[in-house]
Amino acid sequence: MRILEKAPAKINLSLDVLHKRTDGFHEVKMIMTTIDLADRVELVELPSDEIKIISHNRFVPDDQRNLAYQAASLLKKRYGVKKGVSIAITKVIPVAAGLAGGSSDAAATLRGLNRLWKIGLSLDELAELGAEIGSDVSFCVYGGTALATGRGEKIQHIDTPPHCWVVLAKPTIGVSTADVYRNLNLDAVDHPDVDGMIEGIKAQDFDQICSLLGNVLEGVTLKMYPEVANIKDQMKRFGADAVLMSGSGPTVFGLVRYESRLHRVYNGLRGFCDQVFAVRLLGERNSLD
Ligand SMILES: C[C@](O)(CO)[C@H](O)COP(=O)(O)OP(=O)(O)OC[C@H]1O[C@@H](n2ccc(N)nc2=O)[C@H](O)[C@@H]1O
Ligand SMILES: Nc1ncnc2c1ncn2[C@@H]1O[C@H](COP(=O)(O)OP(=O)(O)OP(=O)(O)O)[C@@H](O)[C@H]1O
Repeated sequence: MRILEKAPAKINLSLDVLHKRTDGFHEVKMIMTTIDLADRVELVELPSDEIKIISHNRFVPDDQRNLAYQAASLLKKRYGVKKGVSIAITKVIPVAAGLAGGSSDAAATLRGLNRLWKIGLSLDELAELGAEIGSDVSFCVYGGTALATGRGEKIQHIDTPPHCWVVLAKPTIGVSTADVYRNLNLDAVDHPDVDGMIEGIKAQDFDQICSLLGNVLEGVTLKMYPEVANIKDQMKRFGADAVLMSGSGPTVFGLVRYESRLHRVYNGLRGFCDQVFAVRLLGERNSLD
């Protein structure tokens, strides 16, 4: 049997860090939403009891370091599954980009193997398992739009933002999330208005959403990699309605309301960056079918 799962990327419309916890993680309060830029994860049963990762991307590990491998391994151990699987990952989401690519592959693997191995878990149970793999995995199990708290694993679904376009540009650097959190000085940040963002989304108020975009990690990454600031400037110059770095970066996204403006922003950025995408926000949450 063969199962195909889409693994969409996320962006953070608002990302606040409240404090550093005693376990080394940071307490966050953030709004995440999925976008129509997705890896494809193909799961095929193997006759032997092994987990095999197939990926033709040189930046993606094909062993137990792969988050999809970790997802399969966790399910096997927790539910005593004595079956093998090959996990073929077609990468579309840039790697180490702040778009939760690896986390989404892990989440897709959890959803897909739940079906392939007929384990019968709910999305809530899969999200709880996902938190053991990484902070972003729980959200990626559900997709859609959510307020994430705790270290990112506590998910409350919220309304879908109004339709708009998203242009993404990733400079040719990869950013370590751990480094960015480590370099964050909480005494010197402007906290974004996360509750105002939830209100703006609820009211379908595109202008309010644009004016409240904010990410406390942005300043840290901008200091480490000044080229990210340049991409932000260019994206504004070419006419995006609002611009922000996603997650720990370095990908910058711009929200664009009108399609007529989209081409100018997209083509303008292609002159500066190899990896540029123009996609829509995804409204739909994942299901188990
Ligand atoms: C930046 C975001 O992508 C925003 O969505 C997430 O907060 C990071 O999520 P992630 O990549 O799934 O993070 P994890 O794999 O769980 O953690 C990587 C490292 O980031 C730091 N980390 C992560 C999440 C968090 N709430 N506090 C942290 O301090 C920790 O040093 C951790 O060792
Ligand atoms: N399936 C996977 N796809 C991509 N990278 C993976 C995968 N599994 C493990 N990795 C490792 O994880 C690292 C981070 O990759 P990823 O693309 O998930 O980062 P990210 O988008 O910044 O994540 P986040 O936004 O959750 O912090 C990579 O450098 C890679 O070595």
